[in-house]
Amino acid sequence: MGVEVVVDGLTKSFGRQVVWEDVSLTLPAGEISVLLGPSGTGKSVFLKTLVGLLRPDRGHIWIDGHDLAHCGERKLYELRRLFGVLFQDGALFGSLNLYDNIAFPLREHTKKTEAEIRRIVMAKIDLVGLVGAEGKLPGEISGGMRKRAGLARALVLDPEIILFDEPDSGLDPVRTAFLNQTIVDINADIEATFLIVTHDINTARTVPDNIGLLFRRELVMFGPREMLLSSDEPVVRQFLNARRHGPIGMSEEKDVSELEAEAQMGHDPGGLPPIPPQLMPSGNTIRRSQQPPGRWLAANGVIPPQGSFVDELGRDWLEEYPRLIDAHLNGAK
Ligand SMILES: Nc1ncnc2c1ncn2[C@@H]1O[C@H](COP(=O)(O)OP(=O)(O)OP(=O)(O)O)[C@@H](O)[C@H]1O
Repeated sequence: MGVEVVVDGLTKSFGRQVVWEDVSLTLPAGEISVLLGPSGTGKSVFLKTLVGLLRPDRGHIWIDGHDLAHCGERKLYELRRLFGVLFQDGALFGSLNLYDNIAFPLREHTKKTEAEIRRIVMAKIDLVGLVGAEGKLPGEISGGMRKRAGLARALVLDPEIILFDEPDSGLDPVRTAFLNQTIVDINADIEATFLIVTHDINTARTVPDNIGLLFRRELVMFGPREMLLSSDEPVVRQFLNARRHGPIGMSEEKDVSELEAEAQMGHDPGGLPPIPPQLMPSGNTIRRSQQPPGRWLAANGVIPPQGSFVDELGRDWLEEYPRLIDAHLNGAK
């Protein structure tokens, strides 16, 4: 069931430009984590460093007892095999149809027969909902379908860790909702460790088990979804609620005079909106790594805003979730 990734004191710079420093976090095995941050804060650089495409200046990336940040080329190659990466544009080869794109890593990295490859590729095509489109070229399909094809390709080597670089970029809200559901369903199915970089606040609020936020060259916070959605920390609160008021400005960072002016005007940052229920896998199932709604809040004595955990159908997941667990336990007897 997925592997844990422990990032410890990671720092990355390009020449004299420090992208981020002293980043420490743990991606728990099998859980879904989201990484947020204003443009240019180094989220893509973080993903590339995790997968070993970039080497950090300092710090460690512990996976299965090995430090990916400092191991030799051979070990790095082995550790990379644990990863699947969904790049922003799907990174498909334009001249290959979807089937051959998805089969590519299997043909490159394994000695499987074409019959075995066919079985795996078609299973992944089915998983991402692209059955019937396998003969199409990337240029003939929509952006959403390209992302799905990229996701199928990221899955073919059965990765333990999947990194998603803005899976929702360029997608309309409906396609984003469908893709988010696919991501949650795949996590429930393969139980790998997921890290998603996104700018989509709805995705960040509803999909993950954990959220992290990069700002001003550091990781401001990383922890359970409920912790960040109920946080008073100004940057976290501003970003997760998509507000103008707060430390982040037009040019990413407000200067001191702007912040002082805001403070003098006594702007109220506004109350917290209700915490939405977490997106559930399809078919009334529960992900193995999922926590019941309200658990972090209750354990930390935080009372959620009124209307929290109620979905668009009016179901209150504080009541619905235990019912679902009961149904599963009874079903399992
Ligand atoms: N190979 C590189 N060489 C030099 N500088 C780089 C390199 N890759 C990224 N950078 C710089 O690192 C910083 C962070 O870039 P990155 O693309 O990771 O940001 P981001 O948070 O993913 O942004 P966005 O949300 O807009 O995608 C930027 O200033 C970028 O110019």
